[in-house]
Amino acid sequence: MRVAVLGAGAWGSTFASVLADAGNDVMVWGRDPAVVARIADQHRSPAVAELVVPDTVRATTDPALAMRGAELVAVAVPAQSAREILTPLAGLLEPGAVVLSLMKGIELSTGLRMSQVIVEALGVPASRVAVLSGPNLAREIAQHQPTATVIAAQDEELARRLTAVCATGWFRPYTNTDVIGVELCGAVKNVVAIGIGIAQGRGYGDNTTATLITRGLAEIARLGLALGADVETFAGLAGMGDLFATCDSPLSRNHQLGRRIGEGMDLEHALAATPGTAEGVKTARSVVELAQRIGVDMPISSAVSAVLHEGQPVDLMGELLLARPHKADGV
Ligand SMILES: NC(=O)C1=CN([C@@H]2O[C@H](COP(=O)(O)OP(=O)(O)OC[C@H]3O[C@@H](n4cnc5c(N)ncnc54)[C@H](O)[C@@H]3O)[C@@H](O)[C@H]2O)C=CC1
Ligand SMILES: O=C(CO)COP(=O)(O)O
Repeated sequence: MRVAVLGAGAWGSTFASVLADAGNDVMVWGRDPAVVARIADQHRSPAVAELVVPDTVRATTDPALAMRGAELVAVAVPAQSAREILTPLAGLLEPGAVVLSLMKGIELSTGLRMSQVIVEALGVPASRVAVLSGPNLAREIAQHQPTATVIAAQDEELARRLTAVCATGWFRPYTNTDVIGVELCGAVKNVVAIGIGIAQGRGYGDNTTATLITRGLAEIARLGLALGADVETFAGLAGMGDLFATCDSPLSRNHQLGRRIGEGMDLEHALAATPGTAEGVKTARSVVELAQRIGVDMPISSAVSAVLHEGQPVDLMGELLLARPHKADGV
């Protein structure tokens, strides 16, 4: 299949390589000519040192060239820039092309998931938009470590077709029709990963980490169920799987950033010290706004947002979480 990958960062370059290894004709679009040249000419990615980009992958700074003839367009740009990047590209989408979101975030100001932003920005019907999310740290996939993921689409047949497009000997996609649940899991786990980073940077150990992972999953499920997601999604690869992979991993940019905050760095310096996009910083705000709007309690996300954006001290995070009224275990 002819595929365009929009975004030449860590995930765009790595997923483009998976697609090429799976036998597709892949062209990456990136805005930075030096990054594009490194991918196209030297077959390496500045964002992922371990990645060897297959020779067949082409790269360009011209979005029209990347999208010409593309039956599939995979989008891997920062979530908060997606609308601005995609809107001018709407006219370049081939009739009938499918769009696959690789992004994990919720848009500030609208509270929309990335597949919804894609529908609005590219003018493509929701039935032709799919999402991919799961425990997918780019550096491990670049090393061909065995990894599974989830491809979700309203139409199960479309999800099934896309699994065939990106399956390799080390990358195994599963299908799901719960687009809402899969996207919310990917977006909110970044906020939980920051919370765990903060806790670990503050010096807390495994009990705190396990508490935040488990209660983090509970609040993701609470939000998801209120928005129409399927409860089973949260125990799957996109839910529990991605929380496990990311929240406690030194490879996660969100975890790294949280740890720096927990160690006493301010947000500006933590952002500067963390390479690439830590989506959870902005998602913390958008998810809290969304949850407040629909009346869902999200104490971990709220505490992370208060520490990041309202100047609350790191120690207040523990206090905010533990001072809540006692309640039953579960969602
Ligand atoms: N890195 C990873 O392991 C994974 C990342 N993701 C998600 O994929 C998305 C992209 O993440 P990464 O590739 O890791 O981020 P990154 O920061 O490595 O790359 C983002 C790319 O977008 C480009 N970009 C930023 N603003 C732009 C603009 N206005 N116009 C054109 N290009 C622009 C940057 O130059 C960069 O090449 C995020 O939503 C992330 O959560 C999902 C799974 C795994
Ligand atoms: O989403 C990811 C792995 O599934 C990547 O996590 P970070 O964006 O925190 O690096």
